[in-house]
Amino acid sequence: MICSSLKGFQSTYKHLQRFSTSAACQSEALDRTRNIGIIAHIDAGKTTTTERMLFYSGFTRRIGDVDEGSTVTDFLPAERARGITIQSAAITFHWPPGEVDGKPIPPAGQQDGPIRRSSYPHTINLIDTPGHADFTFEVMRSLRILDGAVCILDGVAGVEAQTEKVWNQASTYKIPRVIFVNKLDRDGAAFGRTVREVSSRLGVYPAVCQIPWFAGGDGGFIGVADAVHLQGLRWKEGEDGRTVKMLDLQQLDAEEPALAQELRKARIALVELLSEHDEEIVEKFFECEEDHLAVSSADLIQSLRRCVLDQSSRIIPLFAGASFRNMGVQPLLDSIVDLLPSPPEAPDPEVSIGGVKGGLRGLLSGDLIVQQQSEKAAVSHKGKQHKKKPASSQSSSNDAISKLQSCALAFKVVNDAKRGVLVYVRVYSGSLDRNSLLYNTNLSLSERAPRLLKMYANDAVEVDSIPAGHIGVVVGLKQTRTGDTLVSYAGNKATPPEPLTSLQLRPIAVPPPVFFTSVEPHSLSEEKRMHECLALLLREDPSLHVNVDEESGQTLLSGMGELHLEIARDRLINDLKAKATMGRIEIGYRESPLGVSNPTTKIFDKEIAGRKGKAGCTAVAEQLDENAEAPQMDQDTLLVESYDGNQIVVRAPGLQVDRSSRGEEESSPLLPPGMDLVQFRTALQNGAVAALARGPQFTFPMHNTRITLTVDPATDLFGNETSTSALTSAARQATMAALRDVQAGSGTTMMEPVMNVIISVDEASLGSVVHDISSSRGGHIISLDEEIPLAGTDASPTSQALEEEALSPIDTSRVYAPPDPFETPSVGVEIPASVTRPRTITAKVPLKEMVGYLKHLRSLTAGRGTFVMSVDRFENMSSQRQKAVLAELRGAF
Ligand SMILES: Nc1nc2c(ncn2[C@@H]2O[C@H](COP(=O)(O)OP(=O)(O)OP(=O)(O)O)[C@@H](O)[C@H]2O)c(=O)[nH]1
Repeated sequence: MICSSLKGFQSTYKHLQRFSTSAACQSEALDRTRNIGIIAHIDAGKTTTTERMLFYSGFTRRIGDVDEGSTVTDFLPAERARGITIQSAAITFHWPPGEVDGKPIPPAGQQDGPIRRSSYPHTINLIDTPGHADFTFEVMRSLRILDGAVCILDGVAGVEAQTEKVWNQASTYKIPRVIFVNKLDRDGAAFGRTVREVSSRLGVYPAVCQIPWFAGGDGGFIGVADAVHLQGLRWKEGEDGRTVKMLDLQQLDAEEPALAQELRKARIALVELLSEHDEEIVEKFFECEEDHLAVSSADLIQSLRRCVLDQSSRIIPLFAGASFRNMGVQPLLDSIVDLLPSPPEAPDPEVSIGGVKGGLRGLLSGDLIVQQQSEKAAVSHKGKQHKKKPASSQSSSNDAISKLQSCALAFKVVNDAKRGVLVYVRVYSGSLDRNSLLYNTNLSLSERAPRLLKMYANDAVEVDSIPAGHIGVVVGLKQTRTGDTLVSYAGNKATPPEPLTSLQLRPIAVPPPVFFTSVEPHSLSEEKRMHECLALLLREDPSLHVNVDEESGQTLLSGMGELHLEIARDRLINDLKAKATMGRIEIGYRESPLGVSNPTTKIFDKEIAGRKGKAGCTAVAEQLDENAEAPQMDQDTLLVESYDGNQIVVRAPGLQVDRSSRGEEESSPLLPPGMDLVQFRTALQNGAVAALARGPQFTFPMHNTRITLTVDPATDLFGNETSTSALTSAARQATMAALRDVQAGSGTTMMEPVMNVIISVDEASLGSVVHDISSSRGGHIISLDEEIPLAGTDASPTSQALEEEALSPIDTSRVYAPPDPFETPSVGVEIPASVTRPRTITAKVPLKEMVGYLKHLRSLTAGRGTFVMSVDRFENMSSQRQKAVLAELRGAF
């Protein structure tokens, strides 16, 4: 017998392409769409499982093999070489195979009836998320566009540190999930233990829908027993897995009685678990005269679905398999369609607009009230926004929101050798149409969308529009970066009406870079091309930063981890073919003032590009007190901006700003001709930012520094001669002088990145690991066995969701898990749980001491320990430590 989902298996890749003509694409019903991602610890089998999904859906003709480097999803050469997934590729396929439009759709409202969702084709948009700790930010960026996720666990390793981290990240967006326990064919696979770990470490109730089928109870892994359908599924070893033998409970009783018995237990546990959280299944249970085995599979699937969509139940369906052996993947695909939400069923995506946060649906329905920004809230962002007018009426805000035609999130920018720069978007409302004007609310600029595509890994189909809930690609955007929000709006104004200009979909904080390296072009003529390539890299990944050191002329590239920069190097040199060399990867220290400078004034007076430029500026540099309140915006203060851990304040007393006009049009009669207030502010701010990139004593970028720039219109502005570049130069010189002044006076200190580290070890190694962290590495142990959510720098929008997750602990003794055949010795001696009990150490450790830590941890823990870390903060270094680090750095050259 063939698995029901595979009956229609005939589709070929070509066939799907033909299906995806633009008209067909647009009519794909939203309720038959799943935007999902796969999350996992590195090497748990994401790529292998994805490849099997593509094969069974008819998308590929042969099974790609990760180890051979021929997979569809990991398509960048750098990924192939490393065998890990570093770029999120969005792939669209159909499950079960077939034309989504070709089959009759069950009438509305009947989807929950007897017809199983997985019995008719659905469109699955699969986003492959990266698994390495260095790519936390990238993980968050991909996660936030998902409506559901599959979490893959390695059945041997169980729940790993990275799994917990990604799991928590998914929790911040309340993403409904199912779990797939993979690699059950491997020696040492322990399904039962993994199930228990799911409850103890992830804090959820595992709804065990399948249990593994080991031949004869303790032989090889040959299939799964399904507690929902009460049947055994057996795959033939060595085949491609398309043929599945299905055995009902009676057949299973005859063939594998012990498994059949365990399956009954699993079914009882499943019904019991669901009954604790879902009233409707209780009713069905009573209708079946309290016979757990008599509850229909359709009722169970509906109950599971309700629980998955209602996150408060904390129920996570759990499946079993070995994707490398082609086992268990089709039922997993069925579960994606059956249990994970369609876009309208997914949690309302968070937006921020006009200083208010809430859900997008609430915003569109008028439930989320957006006030126009008040004077006090006028602390600017990236120097683009500024002091706003006194609150305007609520109705103008509503009018503006009613003009919103569509909004979309650019979740990935990829440079494609054939097609140019591709911007992957997830559309959240309305429909993104070809040729529409898109306003980028992060960059405050508009771009047209000349071409739209639907992507099939390395292949694409042109479409006229991408409707809400769907994922597609915009080709031809010149500026948009990964993570930017794009909106289209009614009317033909150059910018959308406020507050739409500030609409951000699922905003995330960019963590500070903690490693850097120099990038040198091979020759002067290569420099331009190198900078173009770097600009592209930054569009792809805004967590990379590029900085040109004005004094040495060196280009510095900084990022979040060593691997992060190594991948950037690969992209730059091997993929983008920039003729450049990268230096050593080093820790990004910072410099910070220990006091306050005298006011230092500089008048810049020089020809710039053949034009006389003259401007003046006074700067004060001081230590920024994190706890002190930001300066108030007043008549003379034009800007208070936080930037990379520093704060820039721009003041211009006596500028006579005319605040009668609206927003961006603020002006002053005293400004140089042709210059508006935005240009004035931005020019000064740019000067300070450039100077802050290099500290006066140690040459590391400044941190915890407040620069106050003051321009006196009477003495610092010189009419036509004061260009924006002259203002920038004056601000830069004044800031540099102020930094030198503070160094000469109170002095400056070096700061180093300190990491929030979470280490997982077993009881036996706990002592040595704790000792090593606290004595040899200068770390502080924060807690044992208490998961402290990683700080805001973990790219999490807020730790609130994690706090919410920290609900009552799960009573693991009540969690059903089948016994593991290879777990306990046959002599019946139970290994005390305490010896193998996983322990979690949370500590703060200087990043320098964590370089190469994995190897050391492995040696301390017989290879079992794992850890994850994220930047906590920059901390002042003692002079002794400063000396030691400087000596080491100098020695390196
Ligand atoms: N024995 C066995 N090996 C597997 C299974 N699934 C994956 N593997 C192997 O595990 C290794 C990692 O698999 P991948 O699919 O690359 O894992 P991944 O999670 O995509 O890894 P990254 O892309 O690096 O995050 C490869 O060598 C696979 O062949 C399985 O079911 N059984």
